[in-house]
Amino acid sequence: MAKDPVRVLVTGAAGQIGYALVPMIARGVMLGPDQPVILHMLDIPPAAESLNGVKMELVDAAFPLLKGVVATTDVVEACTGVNIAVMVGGFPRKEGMERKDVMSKNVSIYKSQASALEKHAAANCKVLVVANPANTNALILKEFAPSIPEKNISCLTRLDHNRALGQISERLNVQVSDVKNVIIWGNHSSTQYPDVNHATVNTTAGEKAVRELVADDAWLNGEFIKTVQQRGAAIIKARKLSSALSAASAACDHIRDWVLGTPEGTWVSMGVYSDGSYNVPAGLIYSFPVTCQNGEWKIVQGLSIDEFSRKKLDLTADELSEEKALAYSCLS
Ligand SMILES: NC(=O)C1=CN([C@@H]2O[C@H](COP(=O)(O)OP(=O)(O)OC[C@H]3O[C@@H](n4cnc5c(N)ncnc54)[C@H](O)[C@@H]3O)[C@@H](O)[C@H]2O)C=CC1
Ligand SMILES: O=C([O-])CC(=O)C(=O)O
Repeated sequence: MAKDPVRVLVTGAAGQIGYALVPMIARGVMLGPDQPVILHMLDIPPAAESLNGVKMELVDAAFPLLKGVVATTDVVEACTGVNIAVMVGGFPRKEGMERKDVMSKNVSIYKSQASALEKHAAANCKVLVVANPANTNALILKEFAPSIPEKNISCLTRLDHNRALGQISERLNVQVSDVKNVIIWGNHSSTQYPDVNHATVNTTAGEKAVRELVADDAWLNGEFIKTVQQRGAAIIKARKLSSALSAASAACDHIRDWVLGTPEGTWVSMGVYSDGSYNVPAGLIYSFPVTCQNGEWKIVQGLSIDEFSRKKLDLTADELSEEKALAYSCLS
């Protein structure tokens, strides 16, 4: 029997990530090849005409799984009945800007959209915040939508996770699909900690530790970390626009694994509400290694954290605490 369609909201849908993301969703990349979808696309009035153009293209693409398109500048209409909300709308970072610069522009957007989602989304709606500062926007959304369970609110660090997989695969000249269990800890910013201490590669001789195969701790503790931390800025420098196709693809990976589950023995990175695991302060949206089953994520417990890692986990937590304070000061 055909499944009922799932309603997926994409905010900022007329923007460049939106343009890459909506066709992926309509093709089944996010929720699977047998899951019909209805797309809800929100943008602001200056982008209304462009948004309508995206809607026209979705019609023209004749996606078999796409059962409807709502394109609107009305936040209530956009949020009504949605099962999944991918929050991409906001003011993006331009060349030379730090994420903090875009903070005040974005937290007020997330405060008001929190209320709309809380009132109008379907019960149990899952929320993914992509727009920067992603962790802090997600935290603001959580705080101003108190009736949405905190386990339903997340932010995107899967792009960073995938970037780390990509760097290891290039360095070792192995298939990216054979590399797993890297971790992104903390903030989706240049203080994030890409950690390979538990990562492995599937080889013809079985599973091997990444650290053993790379056999170059100086590279792993230095250039590798920096490359992943700075990758967003490097893309902006090269394209004069921030990452879009990789961000859209990562958003699909994030939701797919959350809804359909992570493969046995594999974890992924998600920005989620900290419960104090790994001595990360509770009450921040922090990226952890998680496994997902039956539509719920769980932080992977019991991983060893050495002294080098501990400092990096704390540094990015400190930045998130500062961002939280700054966000509140922007709102007051
Ligand atoms: N977490 C992650 O891994 C990544 C996050 N990003 C962030 O994603 C966001 C979107 O990036 P792009 O698509 O490149 O930007 P963009 O500027 O091309 O698109 C943003 C869209 O949001 C719309 N928008 C602005 N305010 C809105 C509001 N209140 N409600 C609904 N829509 C609104 C704009 O009109 C625009 O169409 C940026 O904040 C960017 O920094 C980008 C790459 C990776
Ligand atoms: O750096 C940016 O502003 C865009 C972004 O989040 C990324 O590419 O990771």
